[in-house]
Amino acid sequence: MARVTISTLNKMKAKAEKFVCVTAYDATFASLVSAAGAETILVGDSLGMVLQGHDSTVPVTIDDMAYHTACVARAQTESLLIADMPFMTYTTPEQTLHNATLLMQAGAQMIKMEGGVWLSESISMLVERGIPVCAHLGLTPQSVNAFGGFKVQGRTPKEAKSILADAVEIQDAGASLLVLECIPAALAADISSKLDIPVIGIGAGAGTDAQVLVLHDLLGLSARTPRFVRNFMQGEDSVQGALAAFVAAVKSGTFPAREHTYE
Ligand SMILES: Nc1nc(=O)c2c([nH]1)NC[C@@H]1CN(c3ccc(C(=O)N[C@@H](CCC(=O)O)C(=O)O)cc3)CN21
Ligand SMILES: CC(C)C(=O)C(=O)O
Ligand SMILES: [Mg+2]
Repeated sequence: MARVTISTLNKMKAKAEKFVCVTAYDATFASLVSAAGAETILVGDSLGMVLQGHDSTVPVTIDDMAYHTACVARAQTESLLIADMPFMTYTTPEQTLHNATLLMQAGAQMIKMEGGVWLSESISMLVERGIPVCAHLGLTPQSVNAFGGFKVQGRTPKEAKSILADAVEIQDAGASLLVLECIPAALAADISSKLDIPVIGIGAGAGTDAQVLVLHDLLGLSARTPRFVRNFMQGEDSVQGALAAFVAAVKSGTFPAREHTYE
């Protein structure tokens, strides 16, 4: 795989070729994920749950994210490296600029933030200064306490309309990518077709331009997993085999299937 850039992903969207994202939090797994052919790697704040044992992503700090981003960056892969901005580290444009800089200096090539319209000013400020942005809409896990649990979003016409409006707004503000999490497949497909920027789905059906899963989930290591997870170790005898199976399933369109999708 040649070095992946935003332009690689835009070209793949134009050709309707699915691309792949997997989370990684250290150098060893980052190398394996990239060698399996994942175009993008996400240092997700899900590390608060799968590495640190918290029951949400809320306790994760910018220092935690910078540490794991630096670990992943040392793998020097050809995948595009995206890092999550953790809870409450991007409440104003100035605070966002400061904290995004820490993750870029740790080795990220793009930062991800949860939110829509309210992020516009911060997104344009980052993008104008050279920091590419991925936005994240739908079930935004940092808002778990506001949602009252990890619940599917966008099921009412009003919610669906608001997620679409947020998506258009963050694209206009200059975001390069969008993650849609746990929304009905039809809504995710509609948003993906209306946007020019590539859309990465998780629990958002097969109609997005790409798929992402948490590493530990696809390796069958998580005790309880949501509906959208498939254990790719099944039928494989190595981590490398499972990662290759995930990449192949996304690219061929066999994952996600109906059973992994919300209506
Ligand atoms: N290991 C792990 N995997 C993830 O996908 C993940 C994390 N951690 N941490 C951050 C968030 C939290 N996520 C979650 C967690 C639980 C559900 C869940 O249980 N969903 C219900 C849907 C309930 C409904 O219908 O509203 C399900 O049964 O699938 C979904 C997303 C996704 N992210
Ligand atoms: C599940 C993905 C999209 C994420 O934000 C994370 O791993 O933190
Ligand atoms: Mg996250």
